Amino acid sequence: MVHLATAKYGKDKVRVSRIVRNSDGTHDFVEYIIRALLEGDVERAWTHSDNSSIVATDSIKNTCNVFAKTSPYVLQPEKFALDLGLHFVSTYSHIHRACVDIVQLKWSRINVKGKAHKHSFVRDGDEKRTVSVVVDATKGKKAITATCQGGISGLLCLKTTESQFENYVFDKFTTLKPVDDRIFSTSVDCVYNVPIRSSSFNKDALAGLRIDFDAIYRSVVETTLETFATHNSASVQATLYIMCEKVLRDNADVADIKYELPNKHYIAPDLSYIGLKNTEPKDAEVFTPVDAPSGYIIGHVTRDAKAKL
Ligand SMILES: O=c1[nH]c(=O)c2[nH]c(=O)[nH]c2[nH]1
Repeated sequence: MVHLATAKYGKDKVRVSRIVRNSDGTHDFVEYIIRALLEGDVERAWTHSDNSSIVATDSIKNTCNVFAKTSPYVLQPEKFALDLGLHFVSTYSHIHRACVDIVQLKWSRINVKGKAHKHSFVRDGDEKRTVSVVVDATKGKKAITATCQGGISGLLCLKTTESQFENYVFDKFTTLKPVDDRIFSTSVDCVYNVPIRSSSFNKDALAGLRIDFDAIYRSVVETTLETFATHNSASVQATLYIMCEKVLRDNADVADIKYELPNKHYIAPDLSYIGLKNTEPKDAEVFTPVDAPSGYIIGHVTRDAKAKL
């Protein structure tokens, strides 16, 4: 006997952007890539070729567009995702869980002679703001719960000094030389949980949610960059932990945070064959950026021992 262990479906890579025209003549603009997946009493589509319970993925895509037009939360991806998820589980009696992931592309207001322009924007960074929400009605439509995870993806940073790596395990496999001054470069991925403390989540609970997700995101980006720049790093591991500590200290609404930091190596090539000294630490000025392999350092810091990401 076999059985269908997981049945989940929806639309991925729904690209949507939205202008909000403000009464003062300024415009806001957001661009999202959405994945919206549904779960519920839908198994017969898999097991019996019966599509009668299936909200077409095309309709799910249409719903994303309609909500981009109508949701009052469209400029804040966390609340927008919660609004969308809530819609799916509230509208369809047989849909018990909605998972909505959003990747926000960066459009920052252009500064013209020191002044933020009213309606012009620039892609001034490849990093993405990420959101992952689950709206869960498996315990009934009057007992909906929600989880919300924010994050940063692909924030590329590099520093040219104040990074070391010494006093690690030396054995017969070790060829790495300890360094007290090296390049440290990483591409920051992090996710943090923002608990939605409602046991009957609905439109009113969403409207009453007093969590400033924009401020949290700005704080996490700022802490990440500031710590990266100013912490005299003994290792990627140590810098990562300091980032987590500060995010949790500064943001009461964040329950836990997890960073994944590649250590993107820069190797000083030997130029002695032509009489040039290019050896670490002090004489190394020319480096070969190495695509692969990279180190990969993960750390998850929680307020309590049991939190899960
Ligand atoms: O910051 C670092 N952490 C490591 O675990 C490690 N391992 C390594 O080879 N270089 C580094 N650098």
